[in-house]
Amino acid sequence: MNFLKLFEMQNDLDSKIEKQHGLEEEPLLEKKILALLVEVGELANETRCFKFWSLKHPAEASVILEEYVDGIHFILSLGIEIGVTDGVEFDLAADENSLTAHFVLVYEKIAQFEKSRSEAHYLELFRQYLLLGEALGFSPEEIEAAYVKKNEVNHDRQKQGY
Ligand SMILES: O=c1ccn([C@H]2C[C@H](O)[C@@H](COP(=O)(O)O)O2)c(=O)[nH]1
Repeated sequence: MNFLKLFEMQNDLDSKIEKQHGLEEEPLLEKKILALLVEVGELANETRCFKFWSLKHPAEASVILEEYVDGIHFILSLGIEIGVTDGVEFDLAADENSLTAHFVLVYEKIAQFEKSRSEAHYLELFRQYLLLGEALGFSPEEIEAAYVKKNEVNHDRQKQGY
């Protein structure tokens, strides 16, 4: 994944959103953390991985991927908030955790990052979210392409006064 390119695209989008809504001087980190927590919940809901009481099938892979890359947006955006915009590289070894365990770990990492706001915890969060993507069956190429597509949708939404 070309993280440098993704951070640049996210920075362009965030700058446009902040300008459009007159928020250039506003602290937005806490809201972005809540936005990420919400996105992870929406993603979990689409997978239905934890709904042991239901027989309904998960959403289509394309729907799950779009939800997943909403989270990538907010993670990149959080990186920009704390000054991490480059030099991100991950060595991901697939693990045996269940999908549900992956989600719980992502929530844990978000909570740790929220407390410390440190670069080290940020990178742990990003890594855990990429492991979740792998557990969902998405390749880095698929994730990058879906991110680029959704980033464009987000630009269009701003143009249309979303
Ligand atoms: O500062 C922001 C605010 C929002 N988004 C993007 C991330 C998600 O792709 C999308 C979430 O929008 P909703 O569909 O949840 O409204 O907006 C950003 O990239 N940066």
